[in-house]
Amino acid sequence: MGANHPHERVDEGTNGHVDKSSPYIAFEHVSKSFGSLSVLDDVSFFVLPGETLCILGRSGVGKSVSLQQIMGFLKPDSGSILVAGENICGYTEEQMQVVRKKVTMVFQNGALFDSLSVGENVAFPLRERGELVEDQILQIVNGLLEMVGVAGMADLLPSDLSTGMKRSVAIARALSSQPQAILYDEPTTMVDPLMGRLLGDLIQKLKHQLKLTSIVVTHDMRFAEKLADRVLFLHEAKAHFFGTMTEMQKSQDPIIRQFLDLDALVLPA
Ligand SMILES: Nc1ncnc2c1ncn2[C@@H]1O[C@H](COP(=O)(O)OP(=O)(O)OP(=O)(O)O)[C@@H](O)[C@H]1O
Repeated sequence: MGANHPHERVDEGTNGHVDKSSPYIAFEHVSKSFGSLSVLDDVSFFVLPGETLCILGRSGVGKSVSLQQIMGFLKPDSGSILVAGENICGYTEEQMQVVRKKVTMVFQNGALFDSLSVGENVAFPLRERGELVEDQILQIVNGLLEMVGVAGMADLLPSDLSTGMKRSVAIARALSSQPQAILYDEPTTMVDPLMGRLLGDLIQKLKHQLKLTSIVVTHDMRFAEKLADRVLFLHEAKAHFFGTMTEMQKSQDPIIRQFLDLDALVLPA
């Protein structure tokens, strides 16, 4: 079952709107190895603007490596990667910093600054921009904390928060840089089912209210069912499946069936 290929690049118009019919992020025949370990072999997929792609697959199949290549932290050995409509292969660190203002990543551990309060963490990208006065910053920070469900926690330190709350704050901080797309690495790992649901609701809300393009790496099928417009299933270094969740659920491919059936055993309906 091969992956579809993206058609054209995303062209940003003069008014900053993106072309909704062309991919916002795309892999075209991407391969990546570490020494003799082939992690991705000729992988292609795409995400349209405003859509959510869930990347599924067993541990170690290259889900995080895919996200890291989108962010430019790792480079593919071959193939090309389109981010925000630009082919980023060959981009310098300086060029990637511009791309990372449009596409940001929320790490599993939140990657918050431990010595800064929650509010200061969220304010950090706003202060870096240097365009806003303190009152405006405070207003935006409080609005974002409310949006992600941790209102009133601005003065706490990250160590005072649960894992799920830290992730919500990391999402608020990502939003404060006004990205067009967010990449989430395993957002429901190590949080309880209720927090997992809240994070899912939040990602959904950001998609609908802010029209954000998202890629969500997850093991959690329930989570993917709720969020995914499209699914990429990685298996043995290949894009084993790329299509809609409904198509995946109907698939009779034995490897996909095994993945779905095992998940159903672990998480009974
Ligand atoms: N910088 C690196 N150097 C060497 N090997 C790496 C590097 N990053 C990842 N790998 C290897 O690439 C493989 C894929 O890793 P990746 O983190 O993408 O897996 P994953 O699908 O996200 O799995 P998990 O759900 O367990 O995080 C693993 O075998 C990992 O050890």
